[in-house]
Amino acid sequence: MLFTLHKSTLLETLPNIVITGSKSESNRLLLLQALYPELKIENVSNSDDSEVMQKALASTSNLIDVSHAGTAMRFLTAFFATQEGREIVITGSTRMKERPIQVLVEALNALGADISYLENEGCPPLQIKGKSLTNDKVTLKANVSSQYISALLLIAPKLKNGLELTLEGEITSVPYINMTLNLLNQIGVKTTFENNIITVHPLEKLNQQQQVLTVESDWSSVSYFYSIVALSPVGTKINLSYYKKDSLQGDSVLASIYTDFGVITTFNENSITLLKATESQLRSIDCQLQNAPDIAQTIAVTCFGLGLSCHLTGLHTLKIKETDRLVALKTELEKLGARVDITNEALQLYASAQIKDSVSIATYHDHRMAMAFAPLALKTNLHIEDAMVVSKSYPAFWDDLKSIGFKISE
Ligand SMILES: O=C(O)C1=C[C@@H](OP(=O)(O)O)[C@@H](O)[C@H](O)C1
Ligand SMILES: C=C(OP(=O)(O)O)C(=O)O
Repeated sequence: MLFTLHKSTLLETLPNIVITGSKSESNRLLLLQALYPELKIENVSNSDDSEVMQKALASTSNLIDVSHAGTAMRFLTAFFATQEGREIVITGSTRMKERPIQVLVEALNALGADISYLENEGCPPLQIKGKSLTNDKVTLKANVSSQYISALLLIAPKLKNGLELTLEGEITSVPYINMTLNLLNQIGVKTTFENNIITVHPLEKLNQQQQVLTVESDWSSVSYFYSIVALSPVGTKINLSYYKKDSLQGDSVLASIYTDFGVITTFNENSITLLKATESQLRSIDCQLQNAPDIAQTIAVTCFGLGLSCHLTGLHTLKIKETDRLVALKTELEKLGARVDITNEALQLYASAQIKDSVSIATYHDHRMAMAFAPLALKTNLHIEDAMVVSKSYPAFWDDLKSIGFKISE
């Protein structure tokens, strides 16, 4: 579905926006709940990716389709590898069949799993024959995707002797690994992470009869509101729930990054207030995003909308996400009149004073392409192709934008 975003200004008084739970926290906790059914989860994400996860864990079918959900593919591969006596095929969208999973499959097979490729070597679909995993030590590459590491950590406390993971190479997306370890700790699992070695101790049952964990709202989703506030006049203020200062989500680094754009974050009891306090004092932004790859698109588009240049680095994982996000960003920003250079791990945007009117932005089955470009409607008219792609992480995105004054028609 093509959405037309008419050039808009925000309402004078903005409603509080409640954003759904983090899909990263939700998908970890859903997997842990399958292993420890006493666990209760509050504020679970209503994203497609978390629904896929819930359905797959409840399914008795021998064919599991995770569609576009990367975390579900990786976490469920580890989960089904440990389900003795169960044989399944796990598959996904056309793009999912191109997203590599070899590092995880090799690590699981080295631990004693029985996983094989059904189409292309190294990618889904996979055939998994569930077994009891007998080994407890494995080494794997840590520079491709942290999701492989989180997948292994999540099943680790149910392995007889726990797990010792040795990570090779530069570790990417570290906050996501720490999030996994923190959630394990919260349910009573003992872990250590020193240098490049992670250990997880076994835990048969939760200590308390019942444990309730509450998912914080999604920080990647709030990035689009940081961009909206950055592109709005000084004095613009918006409140978003439910957020806390000591977040497990690495994308909470937004609060610090957006000070460069004049946006100040105030942490309230369980919400944040974003205020455009000043115009950006900088002409150019430099950001290393190895620990927060999902906000790269948002930051690049904010810079373009403000006529700033930016140099974003640490982006080597962007090529294997929902689409090759570096190529997609370059192509779509250039349609709007930008000049962009990309390498395998970096993006350079050159400052440009003008934004072309009524351009149609392609989204490449990538929710973040649609959501990152939408704030530009504060500067120009634009079209967003396949706009419902946002439901992968944030189904209420367009309704929330309408509620603050965006004029959107189908
Ligand atoms: O573990 C997670 O929940 C995620 C880890 C990151 O992936 P990589 O480790 O592949 O960069 C991130 O981009 C993704 O959206 C969610
Ligand atoms: C990369 C993402 O998700 P996944 O890898 O889980 O598909 C994302 O949400 O930006």
